Amino acid sequence: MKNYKFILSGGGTGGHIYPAIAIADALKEKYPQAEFLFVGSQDRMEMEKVPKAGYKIEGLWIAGIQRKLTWSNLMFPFKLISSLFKSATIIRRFKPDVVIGTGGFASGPLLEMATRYNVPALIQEQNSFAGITNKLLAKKVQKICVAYDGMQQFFPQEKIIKTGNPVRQDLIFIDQNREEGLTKYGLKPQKKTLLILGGSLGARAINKLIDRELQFILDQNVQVIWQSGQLYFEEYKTHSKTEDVQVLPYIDTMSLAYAAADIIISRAGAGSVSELALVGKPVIFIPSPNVAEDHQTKNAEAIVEKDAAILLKEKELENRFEEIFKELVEDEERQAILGTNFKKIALPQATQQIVNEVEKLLK
Ligand SMILES: CC(=O)N[C@H]1[C@@H](OP(=O)(O)OP(=O)(O)OC[C@H]2O[C@@H](n3ccc(=O)[nH]c3=O)[C@H](O)[C@@H]2O)O[C@H](CO)[C@@H](O)[C@@H]1O
Repeated sequence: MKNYKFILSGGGTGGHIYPAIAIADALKEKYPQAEFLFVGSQDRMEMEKVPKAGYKIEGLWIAGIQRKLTWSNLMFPFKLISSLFKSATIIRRFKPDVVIGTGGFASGPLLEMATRYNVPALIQEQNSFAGITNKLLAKKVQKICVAYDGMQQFFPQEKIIKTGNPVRQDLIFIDQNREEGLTKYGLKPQKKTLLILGGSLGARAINKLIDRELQFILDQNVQVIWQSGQLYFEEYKTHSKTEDVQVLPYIDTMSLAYAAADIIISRAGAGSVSELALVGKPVIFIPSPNVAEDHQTKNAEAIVEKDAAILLKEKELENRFEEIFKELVEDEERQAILGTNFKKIALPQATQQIVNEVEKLLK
């Protein structure tokens, strides 16, 4: 068998990085001799997370455009040209059989150049609202794997395949890891555990809420794993001195954190939602209102419609958090219903289906 070569490109936030890692892991399992190269943005978190997952990565100079006039915006045309040149060099040197883009700015120049060199390309869109990079690439790639219905409003119908979002393999079977999770985070087996997640970058509004409500939460006899995000860690880390509270900047072993949790409060980024479905535990979603087309609220609403999670909007936090949280903690039957309903929505075959589509592109 030929030793296939794959380039995976995407990043900026965890939401674009982990799907690429999940796809690479599944390809590697099937083609152990294959070579993999990741291409990301040189200053973003993929430069650290991808090598941690065991893959090589190269960084482009590309970054997003901000809505105001900044030095970085003025540099954008230069960054774009530099990234297109570097992408071309990477493709000529590495000679990939297929390139896979998972969204985020770096995947733009890389897939653009790959398609100019006639390398077959597939993109994966995590959200119900397509990102700019994927919209621009849609005409040029062969296949577009999506997680939601109705994506023909952004992409050519004939290229769309609904697969769901790829999720890292170790998050699929977490039930046997509960004890290990509790030990890892220094928690007590006899107490219920609340896991608080702010998405890959952390969420200011969720951090402020927990800071304000921490005593109320602890009074419900629960212990807390609080992922603050790297950016906010300094501000909140002193809460770890409180008994039953673990503040962490970032969680590298999500499978253990999910396994330890009884109740979860989370942002509603597409990847988080797909993972939480597999986890099947009661979740209170606090979507970010600051993302394109308010897509996190739509992600959460799709789950809430199936009676599979609770939605709490940022503007309701002040008045409704205590009531909603207390009611859920006290009602184990409701917790079980939410968890069971959520698990029914999971698409555990997503990664495998995407691999099947990649295989169709191998010459
Ligand atoms: C603010 C913002 O732009 N958010 C977007 C970003 O979210 P974000 O980057 O938060 O991405 P997701 O919610 O999709 O996924 C987060 C990923 O990071 C992992 N994780 C998170 C925290 C941690 O401590 N450790 C860890 O490993 C999670 O397990 C998950 O795999 O991309 C998503 C997917 O395109 C979008 O839907 C979100 O709207």
